[in-house]
Amino acid sequence: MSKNHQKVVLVGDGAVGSSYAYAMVQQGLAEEFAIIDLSKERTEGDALDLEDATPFTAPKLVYAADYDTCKDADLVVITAGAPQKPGETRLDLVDKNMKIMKSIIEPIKASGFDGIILVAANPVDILTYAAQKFSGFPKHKVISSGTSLDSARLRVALAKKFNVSPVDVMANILGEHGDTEFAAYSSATIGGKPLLDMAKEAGVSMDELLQIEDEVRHKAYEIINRKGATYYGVATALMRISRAILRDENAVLPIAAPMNGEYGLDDIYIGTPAVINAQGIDRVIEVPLDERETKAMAASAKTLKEIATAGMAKLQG
Ligand SMILES: NC(=O)C1=CN([C@@H]2O[C@H](COP(=O)(O)OP(=O)(O)OC[C@H]3O[C@@H](n4cnc5c(N)ncnc54)[C@H](O)[C@@H]3O)[C@@H](O)[C@H]2O)C=CC1
Ligand SMILES: CC(=O)C(=O)O
Repeated sequence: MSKNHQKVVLVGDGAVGSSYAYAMVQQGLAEEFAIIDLSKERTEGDALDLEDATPFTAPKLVYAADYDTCKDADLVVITAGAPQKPGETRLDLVDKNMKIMKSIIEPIKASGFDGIILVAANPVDILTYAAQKFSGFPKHKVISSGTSLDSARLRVALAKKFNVSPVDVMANILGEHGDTEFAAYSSATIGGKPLLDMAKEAGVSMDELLQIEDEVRHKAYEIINRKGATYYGVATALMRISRAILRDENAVLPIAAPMNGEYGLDDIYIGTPAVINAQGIDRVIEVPLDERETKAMAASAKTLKEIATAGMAKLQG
């Protein structure tokens, strides 16, 4: 994909989608950016607004479009779907958003699209699994934002605790992007030093680290209770993943990837670090897990599998 002209299509121009579009314009990524939504008026308005930012950033063609525009796109990013209302979990959205995903994948496929799909709509691990099944596209070309946002939240929280920059915290949330996710503390480092050693020296107990994990797990609810939705964090995570794809970076990012025996799992998308480049997921990095983390990964996978199987069966039946 190292060509001079790159094209991204956004499907879903709501709070997350429009924030992502803005982040892509700010970063000067992709020369062409097309926007699709049920509301054509909104996409037209957003395209007109976003093009006014391009003289300050980088030249870019931004426009409202229909699905046939996907045919020569490098990347399609799907943020269309219902968001959680206060009190709802991500898994509560599965039936409604799986139907929406099916209705989106069909015209994308019909356009002849041959690029990478990046899914953010929730429940994101399950919708990515469904998008791959509905499309039949190679698994490595259907990517999920997975635990990218959650891992960013963990890095922010640990940075505050240990008084360092979040940029220098290497720590991942793995598993579901949702209530069964967990922090992989046993492999986390700050400046190359194991986080658990650093915690010991600083007098930070495992209970305190588990409290941080819990706050990260619930941060979306805290934001939704205050402002109705979360969008800046995920939009920036999506921009980062898009950059890894468009610039063929081989970047190691926490996303949700299709399992092929890693962590003892198969036929499921779940949060793990992976190498991302122009081909999509180049390979999964299977992180060594301690006993607590191994159990948490198995429990998370079980939940995702049950809900995905029930959701797919309902849609087919
Ligand atoms: N993966 C992550 O880390 C995160 C995921 N999300 C998820 O992203 C999704 C979008 O959230 P928001 O932007 O806040 O919602 P929103 O309601 O602001 O926007 C959703 C957009 O999707 C569009 N849409 C719905 N059905 C469509 C269809 N069939 N075709 C085209 N467009 C369609 C709507 O018209 C609307 O513009 C939700 O599922 C939410 O839970 C939100 C935050 C973080
Ligand atoms: C809404 C959501 O999935 C999040 O902010 O994590």
